[in-house]
Amino acid sequence: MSSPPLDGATLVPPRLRVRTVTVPDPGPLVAMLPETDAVAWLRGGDGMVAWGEVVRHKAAGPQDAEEWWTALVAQSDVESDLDVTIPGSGLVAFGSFVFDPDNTAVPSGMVVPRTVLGRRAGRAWLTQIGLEEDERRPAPVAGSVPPPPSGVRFEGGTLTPEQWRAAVSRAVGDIGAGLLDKVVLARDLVAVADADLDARWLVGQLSETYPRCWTYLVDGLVGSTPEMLIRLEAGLATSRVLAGTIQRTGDGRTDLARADALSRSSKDLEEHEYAVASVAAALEPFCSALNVPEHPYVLELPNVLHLASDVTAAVAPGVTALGLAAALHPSAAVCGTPTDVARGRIAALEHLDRERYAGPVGWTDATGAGEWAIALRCGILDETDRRRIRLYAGCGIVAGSDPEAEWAEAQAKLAPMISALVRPALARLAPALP
Ligand SMILES: C=C(O[C@@H]1C=C(C(=O)O)C=C[C@H]1O)C(=O)O
Repeated sequence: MSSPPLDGATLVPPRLRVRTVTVPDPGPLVAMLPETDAVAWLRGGDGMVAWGEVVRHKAAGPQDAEEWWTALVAQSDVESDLDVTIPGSGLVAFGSFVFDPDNTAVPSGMVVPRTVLGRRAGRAWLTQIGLEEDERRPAPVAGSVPPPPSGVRFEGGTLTPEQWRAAVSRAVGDIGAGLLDKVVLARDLVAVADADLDARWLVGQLSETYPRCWTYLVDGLVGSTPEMLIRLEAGLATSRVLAGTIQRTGDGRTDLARADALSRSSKDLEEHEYAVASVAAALEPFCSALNVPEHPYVLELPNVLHLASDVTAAVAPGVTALGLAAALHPSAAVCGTPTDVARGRIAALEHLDRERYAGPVGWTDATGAGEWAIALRCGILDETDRRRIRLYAGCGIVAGSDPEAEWAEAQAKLAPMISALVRPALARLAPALP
């Protein structure tokens, strides 16, 4: 018999028994996910899938989650037959945090799963986590095949297109008036299917189409993000900062010309600079060495091109990925400059509960290593009606922003989720097309 999950907010930390063993390559990780409590963190075929729930913690934010995690780790009993430490093996927790705790109806949360299956650079492991002396558990078998979404239609978002473009114009006006330098405005779109959506289908589609992004599923938050807030491993922290975007056309020569134009666009370079500066300033107090590239490069994704900078830092002993995520969130890539003014303008102009969109999503292990990406290109499944999912996308607004172009940019950022949802319908139609 397995015990019911504990709510870590109300109890002293339980003693966890953790066993990690090497396993033969399990094949596609996503295929191993069961229907319920599925968690995923995937990139280029590697990553972790997890399920079951041993402990849950309702967190105020990453800082509070770090304190809870440190106490839990201190109480755990971990055994591993791996001959090297692989980040993510052993005791691990997955989490997702709201963008703005003062402007949301939902909590942030961390979950310790019962079973984790991971693969990295050709090595696979299985971790089982329990509360008592291990009940013997059978080796995991492939999960059921998730049903594709059917009959998907879209409902308008919180603001009409006209209202959202007007909000962008007001933001440009605020910037012109010297109130702030940059603000990121988001919009939403609700997709409704005929039957309950299975997040595993979306994870499969997203991870296949966006292998360079981090595909995630945590508590019904599902997406594939190109932006890494902070990754910490062996004392080295990396942050992939994105800001400055242009849609792709699908035509190689046109896209090359667009990439060239993006890398010279003063509006996009300005927008990018704010984001990089916010990350560098937040990392500085934690590190002995910081490398901030002088010029961004162009990151090519199937739907968009982004200006990107990979910031790296050697961090002081004792610093954890969760601690760094607490310091870095919200960066100017998803909030603005100055942070507090931008946060206030977002609350006033967006009329949207961002919930966990644009917040940190990821995992931590017992050593404090981990990856916390920014939850972008995502949707949040409706807990009370699983046929519904709310999609989100936003754009950095600076003095030179044009509302029409920003609308089109947000549409391109919604494309990964929209395509994953409607692909089965398109596949059914395709043979009938001329
Ligand atoms: C806010 C989003 O994306 C962010 C905004 C970007 C921009 O304005 O150019 C680019 C990447 C992200 O930092 C989103 O995808 O919803």
